[in-house]
Amino acid sequence: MAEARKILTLNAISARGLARLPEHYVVGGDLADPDAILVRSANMHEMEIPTSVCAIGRAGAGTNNIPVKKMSERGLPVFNAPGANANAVKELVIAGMLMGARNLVPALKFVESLDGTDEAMHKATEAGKKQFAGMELPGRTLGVIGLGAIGSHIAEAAIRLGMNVVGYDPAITVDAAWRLPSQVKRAENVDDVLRTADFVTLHVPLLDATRNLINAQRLSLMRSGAVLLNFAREGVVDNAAVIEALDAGKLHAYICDFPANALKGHPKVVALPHLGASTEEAEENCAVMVAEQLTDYLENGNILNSVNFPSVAMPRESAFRLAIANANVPNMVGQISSVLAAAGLNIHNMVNKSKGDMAYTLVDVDSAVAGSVIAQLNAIGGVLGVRYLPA
Ligand SMILES: NC(=O)C1=CN([C@@H]2O[C@H](COP(=O)(O)OP(=O)(O)OC[C@H]3O[C@@H](n4cnc5c(N)ncnc54)[C@H](O)[C@@H]3O)[C@@H](O)[C@H]2O)C=CC1
Ligand SMILES: O=C(O)CCC(=O)C(=O)O
Repeated sequence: MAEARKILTLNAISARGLARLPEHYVVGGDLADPDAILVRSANMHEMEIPTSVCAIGRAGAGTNNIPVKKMSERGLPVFNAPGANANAVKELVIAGMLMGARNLVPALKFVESLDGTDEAMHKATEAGKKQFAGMELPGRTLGVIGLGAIGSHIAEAAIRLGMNVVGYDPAITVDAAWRLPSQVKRAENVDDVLRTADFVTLHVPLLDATRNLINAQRLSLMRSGAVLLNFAREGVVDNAAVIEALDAGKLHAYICDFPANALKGHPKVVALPHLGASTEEAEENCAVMVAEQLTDYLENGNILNSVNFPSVAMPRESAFRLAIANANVPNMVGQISSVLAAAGLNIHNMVNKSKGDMAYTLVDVDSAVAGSVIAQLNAIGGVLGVRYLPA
């Protein structure tokens, strides 16, 4: 039987996803020397990641909770589940737009505050409801910043709701572009979106380039009475600047998925408890996707949907496989081949791909690989990790 790999879970991972791991794998929240880690939102930046770990699977989209750069230096892929929770987020954003447009949360708070007889309540209801009169979505403009898996789905849904949509994404993928209805207008930059939209929704990853993307200067460009929605990450928006814009009447409402003291109790803020991906379907989709990717990596060295490594897959045609993570520098394949040739190993099949600074090589050889050969491969400058995966 294949090796009993140990998978450390840092968050609750959907049981249906865990069921996609081979039966003999050991899975738990408290395991020594794990082979891999499965995580959702747990912050791994301060965590001592054991040297036994050779991969991390994020059952979700964003990987800003994982020290990806450090993992790359260790030759360790970080997987995620692109698109697997996009529908869940899309639905919550539509709900958020309706909450903002119809003032639902302040209206509910008003109702909660009513007391007295039914007759008194009815009277107060009819007298008070005018303060919560809202607007309808058809004909309004939605600005979508980040047209990836989530943003492109939202753009499509908004068009179906009769809205005009303007979107900005400097690096839209072909898949996302195919999903976009032809009616979606392309903006040249973030500022153009902000100037033209009644609702602005953010769907970018948290990166150095997107931190405080929405700040005081950008808020000043927005239409008066616009609604800002942030279901991306807290750091993409400057909360203090948002509060100022709400107090000045510039923004009508801020609907987000990230509670913070600065926002607490503000009558024009709706902060949900990071609920975007919290549906049975999304949790399951993410866990299934990432568990399958992790298993294929652990067993066969194949890589699909890694944020720091290229996608590399090779069918098994020999029982002896080497998976080598290396820096994307010249002559790696030449040096690897030389070590194998000197050891009398015949290369049956080989693939090498790169992504940014990282490269990855899968080599199937026709006979067993000795530990001394693996040590020689590991000693090549630029090689970050070597795994031997006999079938
Ligand atoms: N609230 C929640 O529970 C959830 C939040 N998220 C957050 O949403 C983010 C987006 O998720 P997906 O759409 O699945 O990711 P994705 O990777 O499919 O799309 C992100 C898009 O943002 C674009 N982008 C990057 N920098 C940009 C910039 N400066 N301006 C405009 N566009 C930019 C990229 O080109 C890409 O097309 C995640 O990184 C995560 O932080 C994701 C899922 C659930
Ligand atoms: O797992 C979660 O609930 C968080 C989802 C999320 O933020 C993401 O996928 O980026």
